[in-house]
Amino acid sequence: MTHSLTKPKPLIAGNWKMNGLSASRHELDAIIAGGPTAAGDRADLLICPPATLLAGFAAIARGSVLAIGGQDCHPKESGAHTGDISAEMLKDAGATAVIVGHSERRADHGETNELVRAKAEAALRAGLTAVVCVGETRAEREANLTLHVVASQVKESLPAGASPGTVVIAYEPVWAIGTGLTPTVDDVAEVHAEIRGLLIGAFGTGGLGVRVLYGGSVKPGNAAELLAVPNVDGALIGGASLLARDFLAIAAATPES
Ligand SMILES: O=C[C@H](O)COP(=O)(O)O
Repeated sequence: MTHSLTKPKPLIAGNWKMNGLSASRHELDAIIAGGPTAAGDRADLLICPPATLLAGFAAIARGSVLAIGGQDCHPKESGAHTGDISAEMLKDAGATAVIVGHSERRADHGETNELVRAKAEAALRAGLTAVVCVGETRAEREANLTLHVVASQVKESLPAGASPGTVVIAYEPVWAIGTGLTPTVDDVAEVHAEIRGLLIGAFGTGGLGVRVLYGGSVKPGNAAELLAVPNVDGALIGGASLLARDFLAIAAATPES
């Protein structure tokens, strides 16, 4: 995946979560076939399938416009951690990126900012791009804690040793995930501006080149509006990424930079 030192090239990323069987390959094939027309040079494309499909998908996607990523990794390189997968294993299977700190993992598996940061550092150690997820709950938004919560998550989850091209932040309001609800464009702009400020604090002007994705009920019908918000450098898409038609329609909505 490429980016400039100033405004980054948008990234349209799909998180398939716990969805997809080997028969889902036809959606992957359709994304690979339609990606160049849909995204052109305007966006990079990434699909993060379940671990069972990752190596096969990576082999199919090799040499295409589509990159393949993992949905989680363990902080350690190897060892006695039954059921876990290391960043090095993802890399070996053909991944180029990994999502860490998704709110579903924070909620379902009690993942803290400290653990998310360790996972992001493992991603960098293995040579993967770390897609670090942050976002407030509905209760936090209603208590006007959104910027405070997101700032804490960014500061505490950012991996040490990151450079602007090796980390991506995904802002995903928890209440917007899978609900059909989205924040207003003004609300998205406010949070993304806050994140951009933190990234400039961490990386200097290099912080302008870190991709900050919006995620949460992104669909073909709202993608153009969300992707046009200042400091939104792409999207992390759940449900709509399962259908090639919808994923490609979102990619096609990426504005010219
Ligand atoms: O990782 C993706 C997000 O959780 C968004 O999911 P969604 O597009 O189904 O709301």
